[in-house]
Amino acid sequence: MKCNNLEEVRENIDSIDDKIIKLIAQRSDYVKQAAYFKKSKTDVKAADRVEKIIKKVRGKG
Ligand SMILES: O=C(O)C(=O)C[C@]1(C(=O)O)C=C[C@@H](O)C=C1
Repeated sequence: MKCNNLEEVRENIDSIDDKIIKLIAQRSDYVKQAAYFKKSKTDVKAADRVEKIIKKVRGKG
C-alpha cells in the first residue's frame, strides 16, 4: 500500500507489528501444546522438523 506521509507509514508498520505479536503469541501457545505430546529429548528437539521449517522459510521446502 502506497502511503502519503511518514505518519501513515508508521501506522501501517504499527498495525503489522500488532499482528506479528499476536501471531507469535499464538505460535508460542501451540509450541507449548506440542510439548505435551513429546516423550523424549529427541522429540523435544525435533531436528527433522526444524530442518523442514528452515528449508520452507528459505523457499526450498
Ligand atoms: O513441531 C514441533 O515438534 C514443535 O515442538 C514446534 C517447534 C517449533 O517452534 O516450530 C518447537 C520446537 C522444536 O525444536 C521444533 C519445532
